[in-house]
Amino acid sequence: MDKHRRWTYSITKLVFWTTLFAGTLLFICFQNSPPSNNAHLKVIKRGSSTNSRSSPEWEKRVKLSARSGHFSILVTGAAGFVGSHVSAALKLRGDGVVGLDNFNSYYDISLKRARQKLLENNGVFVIEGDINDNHLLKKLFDIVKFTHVVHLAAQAGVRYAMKNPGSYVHSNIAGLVSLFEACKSANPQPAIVWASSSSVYGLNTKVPFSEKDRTDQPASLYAATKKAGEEIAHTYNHIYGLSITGLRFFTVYGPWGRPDMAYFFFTKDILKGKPISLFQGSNNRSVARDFTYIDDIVKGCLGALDTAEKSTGSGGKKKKNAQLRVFNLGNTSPVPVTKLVSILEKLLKVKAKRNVLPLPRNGDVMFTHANISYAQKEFGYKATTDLQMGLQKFVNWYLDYYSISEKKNSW
Ligand SMILES: O=C(O)[C@H]1O[C@H](OP(=O)(O)OP(=O)(O)OC[C@H]2O[C@@H](n3ccc(=O)[nH]c3=O)[C@H](O)[C@@H]2O)[C@H](O)[C@@H](O)[C@H]1O
Repeated sequence: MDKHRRWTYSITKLVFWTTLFAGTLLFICFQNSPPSNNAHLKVIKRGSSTNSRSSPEWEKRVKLSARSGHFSILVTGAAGFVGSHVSAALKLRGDGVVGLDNFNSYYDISLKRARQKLLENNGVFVIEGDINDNHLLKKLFDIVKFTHVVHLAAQAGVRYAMKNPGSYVHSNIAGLVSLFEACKSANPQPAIVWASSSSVYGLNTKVPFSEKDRTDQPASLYAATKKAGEEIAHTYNHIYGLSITGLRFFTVYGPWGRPDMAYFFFTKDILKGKPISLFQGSNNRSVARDFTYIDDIVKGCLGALDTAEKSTGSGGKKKKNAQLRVFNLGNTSPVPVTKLVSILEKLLKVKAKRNVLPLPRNGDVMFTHANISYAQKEFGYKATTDLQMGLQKFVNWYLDYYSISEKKNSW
């Protein structure tokens, strides 16, 4: 080989090996990142030294946030409505709490950031991350021996499921499995309390809804994924000895709530003088919900957590049978949506522009009504806030939050 050909050969070899090396690196990176099938939902990533998961400061923050004399709890969906309230209540009573939230764009991210800020002011570190990121979950369980996981991260909303079905599969099924996988491998295994939904009762007509009733006729994909979650919970309990408690929440409302829910956007539209759509069934039948105030839901979550038994497995193997429970958490007093609007009109001192429409076939059910006797028996659960009082508290918060630029740091 002459000098020139030898040189060309060496360059070609160098390019080949560099390309192969870079390709391998890229492949590894993609393998380690969470799946991106969350179509339409943006997950905003922010980088900061305390948020960089490899930094010693990050680990220190996680450990500090989890430190407690009692329980150490991982709360998923901590920047969400129920998650932020539950995290605050646990921290307030002295538990160690680490939050996890992917801050997706399903609704106003600034509201999630505001909840995060409040939690962080109260000593709860909320990590930005996805429940599908199994490397992150493993890392968290390596750093902290969590006694409990309160799993509230989910794709919520009944009607949105027709627009973005993939996001329900991503969060409520794949995400749940990813979380259970991390919990079953953790040492010790934590006890898990997670959010199912009243929507699993679907098209049932017998009221009030009892945990013993059938749940095999969901009316929305959202409901179907929550029902699937309950079956998946059974499997992980059966095979790995995970202690799992599912909570069927009934239309939760209150301060710091979800802007996609009717009571929230009705308030916004009534104040703006915009018409609101009121759904009604055939023969002018009113649609009704067992609206449940957030503080009552928080009490139920804490009651379930305090009565949860330990998981029984270790090293991914079950030692003996573990606890598996499902509870309704509702108000036990359904209210027609028309009545909810009348209460809002009085509180806001503005007449709503009502536009009555037939109940669309998009996943909505006519009514919900919880039988809560099981939760009452097991941990003394009883809702104490009626819709009038709860909406008053919500409206106070709403007016304060959206009209005063200097936001108050209180729950
Ligand atoms: O318990 C649950 O498991 C679920 O509760 C909640 O679902 P829903 O009870 O359907 O609440 P929400 O959308 O506020 O509609 C309330 C009422 O207003 C009616 N409604 C709604 C919209 C509208 O424009 N007009 C109207 O009349 C509508 O027909 C309905 O009767 C959570 O969103 C869901 O994530 C899940 O947690």
